[in-house]
Amino acid sequence: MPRAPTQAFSMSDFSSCAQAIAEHARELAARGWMPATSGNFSMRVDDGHAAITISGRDKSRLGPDDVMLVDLQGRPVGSTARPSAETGLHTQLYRLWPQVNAVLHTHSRAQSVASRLFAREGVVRLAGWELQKAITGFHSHDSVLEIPVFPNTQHMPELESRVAAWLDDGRPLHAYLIDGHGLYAWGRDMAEARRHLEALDFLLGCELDLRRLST
Ligand SMILES: CSCCC(=O)C(=O)COP(=O)(O)O
Ligand SMILES: [Zn+2]
Repeated sequence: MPRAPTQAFSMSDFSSCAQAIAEHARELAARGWMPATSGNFSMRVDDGHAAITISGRDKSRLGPDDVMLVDLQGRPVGSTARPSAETGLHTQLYRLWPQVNAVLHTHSRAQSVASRLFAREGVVRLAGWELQKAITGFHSHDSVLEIPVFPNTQHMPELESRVAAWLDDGRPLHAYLIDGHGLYAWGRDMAEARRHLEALDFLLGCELDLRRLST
């Protein structure tokens, strides 16, 4: 039996989130950032719910029917489908920050390679790039933007603990990489989340190019 909503939600809000998720997923999959069903997208529907991609769906053909509702503990609401295996990482961000309304996770080549290259240091330090200004709160190339790289695991609570520990250390968190896996970025709305994701993918690609050119 699908879990019935314990709290009312607007079907039309869910539908517009599902539509937006599907459109953005197809666009980014067309760039090769979500190969072989990888990646997952979500949007906050209201204070208690998020719309998130169903696990294992082909993101290059994603439609609104490939998106389902969960509560902010990641439990399915009104559906027997299985939400993304990484749902816990999305709902953690919604619980942490009320201003976060969209979370995007992709597996581009630059993200995957950079995650491996910087895993030992545990962080990518971006400095001197004009495009850092695409990240909300950054107003100059003359700043340092730290993107942590967390070890990969199939156990989402472990990753959630890594995120919590980073924040407990008082370090700002704008996005994160998972080693050998991909990138998580988010924003106040889909446009901001996508700008963050695109900027970071570009900057990670530049860092990789610099290393290739300096060997
Ligand atoms: C075949 S991709 C491996 C799982 C993954 O990392 C991912 O992003 C997709 O998982 P989901 O359950 O959201 O389809
Ligand atoms: Zn993934």
